[in-house]
Amino acid sequence: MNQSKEQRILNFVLQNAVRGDPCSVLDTIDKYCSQKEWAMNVGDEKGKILDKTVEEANPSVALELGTYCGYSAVRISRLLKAGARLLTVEFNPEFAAIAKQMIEFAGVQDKVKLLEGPSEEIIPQLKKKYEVDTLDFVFLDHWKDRYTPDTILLQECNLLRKGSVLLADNVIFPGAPDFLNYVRKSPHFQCTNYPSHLEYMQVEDAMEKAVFLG
Ligand SMILES: O=C(NC/C=C/[C@H]1O[C@@H](n2ccc(=O)cc2)[C@H](O)[C@@H]1O)c1cc([N+](=O)[O-])cc(O)c1O
Ligand SMILES: [Mg+2]
Repeated sequence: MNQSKEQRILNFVLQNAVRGDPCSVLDTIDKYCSQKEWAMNVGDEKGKILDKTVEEANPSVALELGTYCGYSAVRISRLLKAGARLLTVEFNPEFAAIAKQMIEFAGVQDKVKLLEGPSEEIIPQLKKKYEVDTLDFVFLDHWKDRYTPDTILLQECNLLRKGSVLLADNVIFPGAPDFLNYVRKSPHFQCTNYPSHLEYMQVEDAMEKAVFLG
């Protein structure tokens, strides 16, 4: 049975990156996906926006929706202070297995907890099953039509507090128009748009930051 693209990306990292060095894992994935096979990692240009947003939020508890191969989980967790943690949600078992190995190779496994299942099932479990009080930072990078319902669900589950930072990938391409509409119209969010480009391409894209106002 021939390998999946995600398995090829992981193998390229295992053979070319430096074990325990998150930056070398990120650079190696970016090298493979810009030169060999495109893949939907957030990439380095939008990754720098993600870095700045995470550093500014300096979260104790962060949530990521859409682990995929683990690129942004490595990117986020490498910036977390001692004792801080990232919960990342993936429901495709094949991708979850790839991401687990990627996270362990990068050496960030102590900061990352990979939760397998759909976001609409996992989010309501965060408080009781995963001992979350509130979330300081949320990175949305899963199915684009889930951004809005999951943002509503996070509020319904009382997982956001005044100042919680949401950052959404792909609000231009592939696009999340209903999410932009929802957060920009809501009196509970202060929004900022960060124009950028689709990973590894010269296509316009953007990230949207939405700070919860309580
Ligand atoms: O479609 C995109 N992303 C969807 C991501 C989906 C990921 O989220 C997981 N998930 C986890 C939990 C869930 O509940 C649902 C899905 C899925 O199993 C997948 O691993 C996308 C597409 C392009 N593009 O150029 O086409 C560029 C991007 O940056 C993208 O992010
Ligand atoms: Mg994306």
